[in-house]
Amino acid sequence: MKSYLAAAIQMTSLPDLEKNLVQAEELIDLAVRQGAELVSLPENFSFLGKEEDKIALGDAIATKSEKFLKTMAQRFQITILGGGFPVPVDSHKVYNTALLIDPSGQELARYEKVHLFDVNLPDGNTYRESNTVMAGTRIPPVYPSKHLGNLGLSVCYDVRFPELYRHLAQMGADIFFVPAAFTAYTGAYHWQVLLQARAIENTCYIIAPAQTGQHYALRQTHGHAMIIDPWGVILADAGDAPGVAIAEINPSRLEQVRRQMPSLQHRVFL
Ligand SMILES: O=C(O)CNC(=O)[C@H](CS)NC(=O)CCC(=O)C(=O)O
Repeated sequence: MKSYLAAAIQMTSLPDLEKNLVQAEELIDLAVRQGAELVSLPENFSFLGKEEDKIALGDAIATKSEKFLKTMAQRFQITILGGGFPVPVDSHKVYNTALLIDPSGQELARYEKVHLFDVNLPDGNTYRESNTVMAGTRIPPVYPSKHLGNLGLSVCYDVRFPELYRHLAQMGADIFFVPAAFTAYTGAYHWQVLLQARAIENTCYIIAPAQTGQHYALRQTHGHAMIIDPWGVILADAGDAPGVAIAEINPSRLEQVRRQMPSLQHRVFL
């Protein structure tokens, strides 16, 4: 593993596949011009709209999202994570899928979100992700990259389930991806705290690309795409406008923190 720059992209995705891919490409270009070698896009990067539209357009979104990620990876010679897009299972349901692609356009890892956001929030908004999404049944993967470190995948609401990250840490993860479309309401209270907790308790880097702003109807997200180091320090925060959070991933910092705080070695239960 070497030192390199990683980017967590922040978008305001809309119910418009083509527009979103144009926005994503501009931000990838911006990240690459600043030197990023590992670039991540948020959950719903290619489409954020009504459930029925997501299902109706499912095949097109899945095909174009995957092709887009491979094209971007090859054009910019980067490793890229597409933080979550629908891949149809049948005519009613999709997997909320995160996909990691290398600079040659090869698929490195794929993860289908296992924890679905079925929650009635105190602000009156109701989310029923399971209406249209089938829960994944496979444990998230860790991709061992010689240059970039061991990359663990997860998506959004997963961040509330520490056992998933403990599992990734046990599999040797150095870096956790947490691509998200956190609600504006829960984000204000929980987003940063949960990310810092996952970083600190596992002494891992966090790369968390995010959705921000107003998407459609009442759907509003929190923003603050960020990169956090294994001590819990926030290295970069994209604020609340579309943009990029960029920071260095440094193997000697990782070693230093794991030496100073060897809590992973002191585990008793898991
Ligand atoms: O809604 C869509 O169109 C696409 N899906 C999402 O954005 C997903 C599932 S609803 N969002 C979350 O998991 C938010 C979790 C969250 O905000 C929390 O844990 O507090």
